Amino acid sequence: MDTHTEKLEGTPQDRVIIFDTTLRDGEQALRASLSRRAKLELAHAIARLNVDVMEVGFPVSSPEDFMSVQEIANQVRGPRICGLARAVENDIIQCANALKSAEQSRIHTFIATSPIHLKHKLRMSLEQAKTSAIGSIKLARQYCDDVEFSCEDAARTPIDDLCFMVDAAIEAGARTINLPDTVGYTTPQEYAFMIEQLRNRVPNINKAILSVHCHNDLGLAVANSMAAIQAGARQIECTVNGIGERAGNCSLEEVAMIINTRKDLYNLSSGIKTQEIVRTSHQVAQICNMPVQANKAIVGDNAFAHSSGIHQDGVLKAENTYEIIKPSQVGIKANELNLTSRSGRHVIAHRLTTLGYSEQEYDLDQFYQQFLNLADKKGAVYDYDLEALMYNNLLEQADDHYQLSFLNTTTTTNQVSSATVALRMGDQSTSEAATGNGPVEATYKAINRITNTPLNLVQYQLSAKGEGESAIGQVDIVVESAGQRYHGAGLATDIVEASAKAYINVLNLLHRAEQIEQAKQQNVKPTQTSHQGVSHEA
Ligand SMILES: CC(=O)SCCNC(=O)CCNC(=O)[C@H](O)C(C)(C)COP(=O)(O)OP(=O)(O)OC[C@H]1O[C@@H](n2cnc3c(N)ncnc32)[C@H](O)[C@@H]1OP(=O)(O)O
Ligand SMILES: CC(C)C(=O)C(=O)O
Repeated sequence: MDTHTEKLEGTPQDRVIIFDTTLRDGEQALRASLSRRAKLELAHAIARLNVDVMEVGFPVSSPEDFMSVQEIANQVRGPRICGLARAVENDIIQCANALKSAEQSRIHTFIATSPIHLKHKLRMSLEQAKTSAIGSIKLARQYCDDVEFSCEDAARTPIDDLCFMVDAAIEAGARTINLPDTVGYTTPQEYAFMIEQLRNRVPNINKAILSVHCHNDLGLAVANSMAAIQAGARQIECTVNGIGERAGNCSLEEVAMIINTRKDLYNLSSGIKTQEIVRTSHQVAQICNMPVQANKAIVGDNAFAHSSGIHQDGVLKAENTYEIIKPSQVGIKANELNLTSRSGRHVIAHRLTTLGYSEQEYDLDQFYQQFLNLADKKGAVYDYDLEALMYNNLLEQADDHYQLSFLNTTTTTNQVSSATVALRMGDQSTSEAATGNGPVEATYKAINRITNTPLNLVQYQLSAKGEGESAIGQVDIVVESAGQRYHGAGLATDIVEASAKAYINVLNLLHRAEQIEQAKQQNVKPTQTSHQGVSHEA
């Protein structure tokens, strides 16, 4: 017996063996099979997770897969390397050959035992399947001490038939007996009962480790696996991100974190380095071209994101109010607090503090209303949106002479655009309409009519802050007046509004310059006004 088998056989009752089959069951379900290079890269990543056993291919299936298993066996150290083989002589010999250079190897052979599979697929009796299984296990044992045998479709096999097969397989030399729910049909209670029955009825059952391999057709793969573990199974076959045939396999990260998080309930452990989970998940998703749904447990983009005000307030006060796992446990730096119109004041104040604003710089209730208006318009609000709101607040201080109170533009293909603008100037409000070659020109003309101060626009630049549809528009303009250049900026979700704000920003700078000039002539100190973020070029 080699040391690893001793280790597995001597595994304390509270240790669950993690058997990863991402590169076999997971890979066989991909729309495009993986290259050797890709499999090797993933094998290294999965080894870093510290799985106990790694099933990396089906060597007889193609020359490339044979070489891939061979390469992984040759190069990847840590986990035991396993290959799959039908209960067919050549499959087992090919598998043994591919695994030759592994430091620790396992041959996994299988045959179906359910009436449906025996009758329709294999076209053999249970007795014939048993004979094949015994022959294959014995042959595999000639090459490798560590042989696993699976009763394919065990969950749909009558319990008497299963006991009959398992007893024979252990007698033939299988060290691990796997009882797959091949079609994801069983339920936790049924599956646990099956394990209990085998443990009670098969005389030599203690000579093997019982293993489970669940598919997710009814979304029960993880629940079934954990129920079987509670009933005494000690190996879970699983895949990273739960990839695998049809709806996938039991997800490795979920069982690892259940074992880790619910020690109080299961009193079990695994060797998984949980901090590697998210990194490995990303690699698998990318290399397998199989993205992970955002709300997937443990590894989905949303798994550590809090989006509603009550939850955000809770986690800001104490993370465990809404988090059962620390992000760092799975390799994520921090949780995320997404800002939407479902967010509340606490998270806004917290985010503004993080961005460097002190509470004295804004009125929270007022800022929150502005935030809600923006959030209702945009859906998602980002840090740069909060900064833009702050920035606009500074630009629109009460002592700004000109303030935009209304803007309406219409644009029709092949026709001039029109704009109606209302500006507040102190206590007065004036509106004007104008047409132009585009909505921005029409807006600027309307503003000129109100202020009677036509500006010489020398530069206009529009840029997007943020990405995609939720980006916010920033307009930067340079205007010349009396030989001086003024820079104005405006930010808004609507780019015409951003353009208007940039223009008004310059008008206010000019107005301010006039005030300063007058004050100088009268030798009076002007009131202080802050124009952060706006440069005034001479
Ligand atoms: C539940 C699972 O996930 S099992 C693993 C499934 N994975 C794969 O199938 C991926 C790799 N498979 C392959 O590359 C190919 O299917 C091969 C090389 C295994 C076989 O290819 P082929 O010889 O062309 O046969 P094909 O795949 O069409 O049919 C499967 C044959 O294997 C037989 N078979 C299926 N399972 C077993 C088994 N465990 N033991 C013995 N024979 C089996 C079937 O009855 C069928 O035999 P038949 O040709 O006498 O009817
Ligand atoms: C070969 C076995 C373990 C299998 O993949 C299944 O039954 O799903």
